[in-house]
Amino acid sequence: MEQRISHFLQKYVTEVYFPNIRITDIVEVLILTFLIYQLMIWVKNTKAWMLMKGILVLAVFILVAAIFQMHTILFLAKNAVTVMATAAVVVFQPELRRALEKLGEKSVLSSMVPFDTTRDRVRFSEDTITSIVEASYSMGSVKTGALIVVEQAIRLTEYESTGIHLDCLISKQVLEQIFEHNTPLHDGAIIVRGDRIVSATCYLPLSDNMELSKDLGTRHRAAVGMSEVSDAVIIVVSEETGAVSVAHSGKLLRDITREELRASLEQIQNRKVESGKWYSLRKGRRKNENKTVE
Ligand SMILES: Nc1ncnc2c1ncn2[C@@H]1O[C@H](COP(=O)(O)OP(=O)(O)OP(=O)(O)O)[C@@H](O)[C@H]1O
Repeated sequence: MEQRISHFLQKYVTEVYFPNIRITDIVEVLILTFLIYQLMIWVKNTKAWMLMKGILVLAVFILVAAIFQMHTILFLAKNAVTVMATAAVVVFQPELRRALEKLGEKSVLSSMVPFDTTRDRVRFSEDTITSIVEASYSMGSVKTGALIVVEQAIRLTEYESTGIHLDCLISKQVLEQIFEHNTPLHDGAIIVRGDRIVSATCYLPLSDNMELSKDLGTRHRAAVGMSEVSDAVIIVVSEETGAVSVAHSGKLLRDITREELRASLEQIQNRKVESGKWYSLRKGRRKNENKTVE
């Protein structure tokens, strides 16, 4: 029996090609899997999906041209490739920029850069948290809409300049006053840096995430859009329902409780514990509640 097995192994198994796999190959496969997965999510969530469909149609067209030997079409297609690649970079400039900003945002990278002083500039006081939480729920109770952007490491100067410059210490009363209906500063968003409001009536970029609930209007889309292009935390108070939601990293936690809002602000108060905890808050909500997330 043993002889037969060893004969079998010698005859067949030795002829099978086993590549020499090193640990770096496994790491490489894992990295590529992760990158391709992220790319697929990105394609699905942006207008790149439409472009992909367009490219597929073009590819089929070119294939047909190749089968039937249509030389002029093939010549044009060959020469248009470079132009189309350049056009894609121009069309997707905002998305590519967001993707690169996200990469630079990762805590791993920033911890490797010793001169990255932005990490020390992200704290705000307990009073600021209390003021934001109290004002949000107080405005929610009387259905006053609000949009509050809490800046973190990424400077929001370009969005700040779309609004009216302010330099005002945060308090519940100030926030309520700013978002009061029919007052000059109530429209748009305010930007909070540290313990101060630096700008009001700011215009934020709208998200083009197709997975966002259709019952969300532009205020919520602006909150998600801002969280896609920066590491800021954005608080939205709905004028329609009074519900308080919070956007971060392209995700929207809808209709959160006072405690959850406080917890998410406390997480960014000290950025070192940021990402893991934020994730666990989202996971906890998914498990325990039926409220819509995203
Ligand atoms: N791009 C933007 N940047 C900043 N603020 C915006 C932007 N778009 C809309 N807003 C604010 O949202 C208000 C309109 O909200 P809209 O009713 O469309 O949104 P919503 O998500 O349904 O919110 P709500 O539940 O409060 O009605 C505007 O008056 C403006 O204050």
